[in-house]
Amino acid sequence: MTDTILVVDDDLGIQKQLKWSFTDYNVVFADDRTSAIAQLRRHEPKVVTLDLGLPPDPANASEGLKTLEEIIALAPRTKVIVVTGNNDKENALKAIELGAYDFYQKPIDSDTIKLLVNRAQNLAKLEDENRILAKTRPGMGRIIGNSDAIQAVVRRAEKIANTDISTLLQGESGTGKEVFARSIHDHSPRKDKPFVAINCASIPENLLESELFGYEKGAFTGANKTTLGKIETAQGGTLFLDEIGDMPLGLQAKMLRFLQERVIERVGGRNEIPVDIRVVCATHRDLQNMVAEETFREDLYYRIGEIPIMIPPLRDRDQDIILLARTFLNQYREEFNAKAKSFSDGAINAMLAHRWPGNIRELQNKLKSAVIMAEGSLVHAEDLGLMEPAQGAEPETLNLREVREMAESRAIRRAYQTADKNMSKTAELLGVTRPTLYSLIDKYHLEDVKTGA
Ligand SMILES: Nc1ncnc2c1ncn2[C@@H]1O[C@H](COP(=O)(O)OP(=O)(O)OP(=O)(O)O)[C@@H](O)[C@H]1O
Repeated sequence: MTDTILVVDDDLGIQKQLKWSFTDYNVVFADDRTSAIAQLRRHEPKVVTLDLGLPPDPANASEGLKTLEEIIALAPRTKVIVVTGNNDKENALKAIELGAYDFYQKPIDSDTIKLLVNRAQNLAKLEDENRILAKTRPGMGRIIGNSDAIQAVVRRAEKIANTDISTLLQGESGTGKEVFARSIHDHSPRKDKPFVAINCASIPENLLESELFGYEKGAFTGANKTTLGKIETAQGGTLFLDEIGDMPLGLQAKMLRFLQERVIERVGGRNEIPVDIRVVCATHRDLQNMVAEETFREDLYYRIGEIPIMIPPLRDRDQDIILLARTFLNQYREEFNAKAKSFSDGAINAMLAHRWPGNIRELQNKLKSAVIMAEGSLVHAEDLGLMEPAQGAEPETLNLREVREMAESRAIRRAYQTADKNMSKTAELLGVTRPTLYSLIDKYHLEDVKTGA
C-alpha cells in the first residue's frame, strides 16, 4: 500500500513541484489550517510537510505554528517537517521546540526534501513497528530494536525462554547481554521467582566462591553467621553469571559439578543442598579460544552454552542506533528537564558513521552528556563528542589519501543506511554505478555493507 503524506502549502506552484517529487507516495494537500486538520483526520499521514507562512497571515509564521501545535496535539507521533522562509531560523527552532520533527528552508530542492521525507517516513514506521512488538512481546518488550540483526536474536531468545536449556550470551561489552538475560527470565515459567545476577569479573577471586555458594558459620575468619550464596538465593528462578570467562579455573570445576548434579555445598558445609535454578551465562571473551588455551574448561563450556546466542554490536543494527538514541534523548530530557528535543542532520549522520566500540552503554553516556550540554532544542554532533577525532574510531590524519578514504567510507555507509540497504539506491545517492559501488565496498573493506548487515 502506498504511504500517504500531507503537504500543507498555499502556493500551487510548490504543491505541484512536491507532487512530482513524491512519486512514491500518495500526496494529499491542504492550503490552510482548517483543511490541514481535516486532511490529517481523514488520511492519518505519518509525515506532514508544513509551510509556516499560511493564510490569513502568509507573511508571518503564526498561523503555521498554530497549525503545527494542533497537528501535534491531535497526532503526536506525526513527523512534521516545517518549511520556512529563507533565513528564518528563529521560527524553525520555535517549530522544533513545539515538536516538529525537522525543518527545511526555502527555496525547495526536490532531492533534499525527498530525502528528509523518506527518512521521516522510515523512522515513523520503525517506531510503529517497535510499539507493536513491545505490545505483543511483554517479556522481550524492553529490548528496543527492529533491525533484522536484533530481531533474529530476539526470536532465538524467545524460543529458548520457555525451556531450561542453558544459554551463553556472547557479545561485546554494552550490547545488552544482561537485558537479554532478564528478558529470557521474564519470558520463562520462572518469571515470578528471583532473577539473581552476579558479575564474576568484579568480585575478587577469593570471595567469588562464597558469594556463589554461600558459607556456614565459622567457615573462615569473619564468617559470623551462615549466609546463603547467590545460587541458593536464586532458588526456583534464574541465575545470571556475567563475565563467566573471568571465573578462576578452580571454581569452574565446582561450578561444573553443580550444573551436572544440581546440588551445592556451602563453603565450610557438609550437606548437599538441592537447587533448582536456570543458569544463563554471558561473556565478552572468546571462550572457544580460552578453551584452546586451556584457561577455560571445555566441559564447562559445553555445559553452559547448550544454545549460544550472539548479540550483535550496535554498529551492525543500522537504524536501531537512531531509534535507541531517540528513546534515550526523551528519557534524559525528562530526567534533566533539558531543552534538547531532536537531532540535527549532522548528529544523525555522525551517529550512523560512528563505530560504537562501547555499544549501547556508550550511546547512553554520550546522549546523557549531550542532552545536558546542548544549548538549544537540537542535539548536534559536537554535543555528542563525535566530531573529535580523538574520541572517534578514526585517528587524526593529514594525509590526503587517508582523509579521502575515510570520507568516502563514511559517505557509503551513510548512503547505504539512507537507502534502506538498497544497493541501487545507494549507488544512485552516491552518484556512482553499482559496479563502482561494489568495488569501493571491497576497497574499503566495508564488511557490514557487503554482508547486508
Ligand atoms: N536493546 C536495548 N534496548 C534498550 N536498552 C538497551 C538495549 N540493550 C541494552 N540496553 C541498555 O544498555 C545498557 C547496557 O546493557 P547491558 O548491561 O545489558 O550490556 P552488557 O552486554 O551486559 O554489558 P557488559 O558486558 O559491559 O556488562 C543498559 O543500560 C541497558 O539497559
